[in-house]
Amino acid sequence: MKRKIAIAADHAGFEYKEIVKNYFSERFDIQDFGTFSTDSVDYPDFVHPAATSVENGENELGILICGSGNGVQITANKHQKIRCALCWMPEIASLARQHNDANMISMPARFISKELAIEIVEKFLSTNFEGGRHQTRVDKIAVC
Ligand SMILES: O=C(CO)[C@H](O)[C@H](O)COP(=O)(O)O
Repeated sequence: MKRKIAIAADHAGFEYKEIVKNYFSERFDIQDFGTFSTDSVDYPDFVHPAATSVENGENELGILICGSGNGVQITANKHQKIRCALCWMPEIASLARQHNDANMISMPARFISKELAIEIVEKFLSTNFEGGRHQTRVDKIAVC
């Protein structure tokens, strides 16, 4: 059974979304929440449904892409059960899983190469949460 992954992007991230989706779709069951072209759109329209699918367990993890990575990350982190980490290098993606138990990552398509985006996602999808002292900290993140 393939692990289920959500992916979403705005127009700035569309091309990277397609590349990431195509690269990983043999190994993972990837649900694409859009956008589906380079036409200008508003990223929350695509991020909220993707984040909801991770929150409710429909997807295990999620990948978000916009120009800077910030807008999609800020949006996703409005969801109580989402921990979305902005990743611009593979080591940050590993740490996002190991230390933060991140269940979503965001990437800045306008500032990283396509090859780097693939490497970042590879680390995100293949690294486990370490628990222990990090679990204590993650437990303290929620405010209500
Ligand atoms: O990075 C982003 C949000 O954080 C967006 O991709 C960016 O703001 C889109 O800009 P524009 O409408 O000028 O293409």
